[in-house]
Amino acid sequence: RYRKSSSSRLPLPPGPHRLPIIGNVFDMPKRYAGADFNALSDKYGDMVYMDILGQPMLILGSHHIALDLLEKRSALYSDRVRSAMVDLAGFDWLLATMPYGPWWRRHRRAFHQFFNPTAIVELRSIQRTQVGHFLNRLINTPDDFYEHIRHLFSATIMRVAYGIRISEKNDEYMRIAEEGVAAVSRLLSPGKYLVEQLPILRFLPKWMPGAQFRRDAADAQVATHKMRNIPWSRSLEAMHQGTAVPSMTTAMMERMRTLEGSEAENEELVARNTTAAAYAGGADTTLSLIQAFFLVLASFPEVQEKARVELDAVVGPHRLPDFDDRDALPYVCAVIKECMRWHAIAPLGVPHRLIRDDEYRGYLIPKGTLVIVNLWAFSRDERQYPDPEAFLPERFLKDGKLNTDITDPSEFAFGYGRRICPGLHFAESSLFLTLSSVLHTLSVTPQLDAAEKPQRPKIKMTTGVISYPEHFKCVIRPRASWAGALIHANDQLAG
Ligand code: HEM
Repeated sequence: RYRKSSSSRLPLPPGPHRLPIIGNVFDMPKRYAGADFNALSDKYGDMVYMDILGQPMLILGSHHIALDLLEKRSALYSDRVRSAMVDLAGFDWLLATMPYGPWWRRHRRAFHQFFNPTAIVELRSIQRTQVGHFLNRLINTPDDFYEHIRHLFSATIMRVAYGIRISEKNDEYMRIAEEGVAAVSRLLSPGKYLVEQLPILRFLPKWMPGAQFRRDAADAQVATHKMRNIPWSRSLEAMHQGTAVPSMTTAMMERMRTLEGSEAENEELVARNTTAAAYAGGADTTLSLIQAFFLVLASFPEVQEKARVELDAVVGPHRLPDFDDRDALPYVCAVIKECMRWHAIAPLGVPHRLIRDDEYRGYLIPKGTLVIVNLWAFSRDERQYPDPEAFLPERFLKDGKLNTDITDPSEFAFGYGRRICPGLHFAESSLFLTLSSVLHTLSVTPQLDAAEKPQRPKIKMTTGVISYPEHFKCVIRPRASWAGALIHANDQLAG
């Protein structure tokens, strides 16, 4: 139970008994699910220490401790795990898995220039146009709402990052980006590949039985190579032809005009990685929340009724909600906060890695420890959120205003410290515009069965790094004739 640290002999944090060599392999939850990791916290406390084949791991069950370690000591806790699959697939370009250091910092800085709170104001007109198209698609072909949700983020980010306008159906750029994102998520599925635990396996040749991971890594490398390079090259071509519309690519290429040699090459690499990171980081996260929002609407009808009263008074029937309406729409904002809490998009965050031995509350946390933050558990903390499985926007309201005494789920849903999600301001503004516009104009109800009885959708979430609602159906239509007319008129105006 003890390990010698440089300055003292301190115990390791509590956790299940470790067996020789394999450590806690048998104690590790089988599924990457918040509830399963939380069972360990219930047994051992808010810090659970485990050792998986020599890899130290700490599971944090409290937002407070996550702040103490990942935020207040962020200089120590901002590295990422070294992954055999990430190396094999050549994912050194992926911001989310990049080791902590100057190269990573350079990417964060580049990213921040476009997605900081001031810079994102420039992106509002793109967001408005895309939300307008989204509403129109929803009322034209409501049964395809899954596809429309996917299309919304793809279209927005392709336009922001590359100035590319994607087509309504079967768009090539969208397909390439989707395949890239899917390859990344497949490859980073926790526990999927034995090679992560036994790195020696990486030396197996590709053709040997059991070397499926090598073939998967090679396929992922091809898919992500296309994702990073095809839209980027298309955007550069448009610049050469003088037909490019302003985007992250054009702005970054302009800025590096005066650079030469390796400096220019490195800067171009940073720019190419940053545009791809925006797609890879934002696509499935935003999509997961919007899917959950439709599930909420089909499951809890009173939410739409209450939101409409507020929207009718503040926005009215002649326009869609806009960014500046936010402060006047506390109930709508509370619905969005409750959505972020009720559905943990990244239930276990993205693990941080500790770069040297640390001491906390009388325990030693050894260098190299992977710190897993149980965001799902934070969102179910009954002291903050009584009756946590219920969907209650009112928990964020007091006297008709937002109640700042309740922890805003955005304080943990986007992670912590220097690794905090750099897309959070953009994500929040996109979600506000999308969700408020849907609430203002559409009615989302459960499907009816043969006897015309409403069939409430099943509420079940998938497990994994990103969690989604399991497939469900709902009925989507304009909430009144003025709403349908408004959607059509707005979409035609946007072109
Ligand atoms: C509701 C939507 C979103 C949620 C819940 C979310 C959540 C997260 C979380 C939990 C992390 C890990 C933070 C940590 O390590 O502590 C992360 C990282 C990241 N996110 Fe997001 N995210 C969202 C949207 C976006 C968007 C829209 C973008 C891009 C525009 C984006 C880009 C990234 C990137 C690049 C990283 C890696 C940062 C790094 O490792 O340094 N995310 N996000």
